[in-house]
Amino acid sequence: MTEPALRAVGLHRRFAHPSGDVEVLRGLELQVHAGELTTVAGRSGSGKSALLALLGGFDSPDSGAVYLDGVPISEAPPWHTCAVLPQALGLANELTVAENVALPLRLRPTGEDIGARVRELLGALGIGELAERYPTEVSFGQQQRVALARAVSARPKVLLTDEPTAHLDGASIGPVLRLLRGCAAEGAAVIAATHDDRVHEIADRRVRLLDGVLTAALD
Ligand SMILES: Nc1ncnc2c1ncn2[C@@H]1O[C@H](COP(=O)(O)OP(=O)(O)OP(=O)(O)O)[C@@H](O)[C@H]1O
Repeated sequence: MTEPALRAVGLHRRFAHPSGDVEVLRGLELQVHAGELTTVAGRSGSGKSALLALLGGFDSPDSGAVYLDGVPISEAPPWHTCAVLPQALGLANELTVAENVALPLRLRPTGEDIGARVRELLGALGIGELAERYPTEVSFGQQQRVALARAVSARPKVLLTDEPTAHLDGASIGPVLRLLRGCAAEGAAVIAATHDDRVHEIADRRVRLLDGVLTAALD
């Protein structure tokens, strides 16, 4: 068996709070292989976002470790190979839609034409006509697609998405699902934390976060 693109071993994460500590992850294990799309279900507050923050290296576990291609991310932060679509989106409001999507490619060029890649992604997501607007000039559902285009533009090896369809209507979801599947088809390890059955339906593997560990999702 090949080394998983992403491996989490024994992850523990507790948040201290005056109103009472929250033990969110309790020895969580996860393996995701290149080319695989895994969805993470779980009730609100179960720890899906906390898990993605650890997998992306934006937070550190109290114990346990995350490995990217076998290398602990604590030793080699995965900024060049791992991309995140956070729930809060985090678009740069001073940049246009196109400039936001181009940003990862300017920071880590892939050798391909940046303008062409940006047009390809915005077109695939049905928001090509918004390229020159600023994030504050488009709807939240459109912002979500811009943030997804930005996450995938530099072809990350690992793509972590938090509720990638949360603000989309029925017509907008199809292109997003196709893009997530397309990233996996290109060899990325893709993880989507979601409440949306339409995302679970296109997954290679579905897991559920329950009581701080992952279990096989009940289909
Ligand atoms: N910085 C923090 N300090 C204290 N508690 C926190 C912190 N961050 C998250 N939590 C708590 O940890 C738990 C998990 O939160 P998390 O955002 O990961 O849940 P989630 O599964 O992503 O929820 P949702 O589906 O609503 O997005 C929640 O009980 C939350 O209140």
